[in-house]
Amino acid sequence: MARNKFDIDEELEAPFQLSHFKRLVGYLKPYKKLMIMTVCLMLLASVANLIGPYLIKVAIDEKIPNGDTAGLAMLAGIYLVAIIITGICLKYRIRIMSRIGQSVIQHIRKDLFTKLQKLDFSYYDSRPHGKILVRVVNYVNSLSDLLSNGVINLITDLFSIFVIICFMLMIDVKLTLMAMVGFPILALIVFLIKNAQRRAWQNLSNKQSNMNAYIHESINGIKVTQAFAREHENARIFNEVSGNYRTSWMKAVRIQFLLWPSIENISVLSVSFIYVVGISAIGDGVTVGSLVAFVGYMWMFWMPLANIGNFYNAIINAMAYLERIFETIDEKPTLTDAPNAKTLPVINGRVEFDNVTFGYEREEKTLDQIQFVANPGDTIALVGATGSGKTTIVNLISRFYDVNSGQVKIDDIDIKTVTIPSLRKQMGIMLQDPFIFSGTIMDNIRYGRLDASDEEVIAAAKAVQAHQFISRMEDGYLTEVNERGTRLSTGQRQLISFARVLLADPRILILDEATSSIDTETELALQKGLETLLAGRTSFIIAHRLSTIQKATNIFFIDKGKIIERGTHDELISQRGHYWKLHNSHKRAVV
Ligand SMILES: Nc1ncnc2c1ncn2[C@@H]1O[C@H](COP(=O)(O)OP(=O)(O)OP(=O)(O)O)[C@@H](O)[C@H]1O
Repeated sequence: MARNKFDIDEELEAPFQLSHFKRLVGYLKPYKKLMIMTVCLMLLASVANLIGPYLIKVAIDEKIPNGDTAGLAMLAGIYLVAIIITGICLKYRIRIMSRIGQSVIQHIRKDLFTKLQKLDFSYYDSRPHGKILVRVVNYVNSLSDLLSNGVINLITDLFSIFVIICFMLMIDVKLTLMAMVGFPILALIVFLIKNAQRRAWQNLSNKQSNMNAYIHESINGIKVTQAFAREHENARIFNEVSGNYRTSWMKAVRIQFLLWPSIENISVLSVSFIYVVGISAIGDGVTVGSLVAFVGYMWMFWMPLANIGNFYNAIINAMAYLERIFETIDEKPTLTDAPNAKTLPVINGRVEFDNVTFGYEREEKTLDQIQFVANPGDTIALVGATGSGKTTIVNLISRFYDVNSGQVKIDDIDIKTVTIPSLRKQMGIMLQDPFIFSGTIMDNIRYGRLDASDEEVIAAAKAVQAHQFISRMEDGYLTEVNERGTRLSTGQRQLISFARVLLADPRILILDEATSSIDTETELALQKGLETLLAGRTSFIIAHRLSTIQKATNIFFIDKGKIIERGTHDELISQRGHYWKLHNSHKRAVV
């Protein structure tokens, strides 16, 4: 599994993928009618806007020489109406397109978030979470402009160019052909900078992602940073990471701004050229009015072309982000239901590991030929040195990872043959640092079973001895806690998660006990709460408390991914082996 961190750029796909753009346009499909309406508005606006120079030509060549003031006033009136129409059309276009753009962004975000909820642990293990966050927030945001304006502008700009050329042809065919000399030069410039531009934007998206990953990591680790007074060092690293972002931004923008001056210069040169040619041809079929109108159209001709150039920039920019967004949406979870997976029926809770071998990296053996059976209602305590493989065993029971070889069976059914939700719904999993979500304590307990009534929530809290401390809080069960439950003690967070699991009423319970020392009162409450929780369930406890271990049906002593001792507390004590040593050291620590 390739791992990424904040100072490592993610790999990029090499070629420019038109399919990504088509897929983005696919998101616009539900808004086809609104888009057509906007295009019509824009077409109307561009015709109204383009009529101006033609009216000037008529005024200079016909109305002014003839002293036709009524005619001039009429032309001015038409011009005014054209300007008003343009204004109204633009107003509605902005409104409609912003709505469409934001709806599409919401849709893409939903797709991303839905996928992220399904991806398995190995996906999250292999990259910094900040790099995932940046895709959902920043990358999707950066599509906003392209979606709200880009596509519609492209259509209307192409239309404007077409209408402008028609007007120019109506005025003078020869001048029109001459006016186009700058066009191939522009096409050549666009072609030459295309690749450099794409690479620059991809590089920028990487640096943005790295910066986000570092910020995310730093906020998560802020307590450790401050405890070790590492603020200066972190600021130095951040400076470096954000400096890289700035450098790549400057490079991307430098390349992007090659296009604008090129368009400006080519347009100025073309207009000068037409002035020279046009003035020498006055009287020879070219009138002053038609030359003024023609040059007016020439300025207008380069404007939509510059817009198309900008649109092209925006697409190249968005491509770098689309690559990442679609890559995430298309990410295949490594853990999926088998094609013919069945729903796991209501279980009794027999758990069997049949010769299970597993490694986080395929070639490693984190667990080596693990073999055991836990009968319904058994409490299995897992003990052993840190890193020996205890958490890994319990992760396999819930199928957070797939075994390399062997089978994990529940009630004699291989868990690979059943659907993942039907398996996990029958398990209660409590981590060492139980996660508390932002919201009330009531919400947090109800996370175990969303349809539980308030009374059921309170009953669960009472059963695990959590009621006392909750009722002492300012708003009782309605007290708001923040994300991660930072205003609660470790013991209180454990009690809340006991209640959460009890409410879910799983047949199999997986529990990573907290090691932190807690006061005797909370310890007693936890002990009682735990007893209520364990009653009648098959439980796997990564145990640190002597009291929990002693009451277990079976204790597995894990060492380097193998079960090297197993038995009840008394049996293992009498063996005078590893467990006996561990028990003695625990006792000494407690005394
Ligand atoms: N997500 C992971 N990716 C790669 N290796 C991992 C991952 N999680 C754990 N490991 C490795 O697998 C081995 C077993 O880890 P495990 O978490 O099961 O140990 P443990 O016995 O539960 O330790 P502790 O008591 O410290 O929690 C360790 O060497 C650890 O470094």
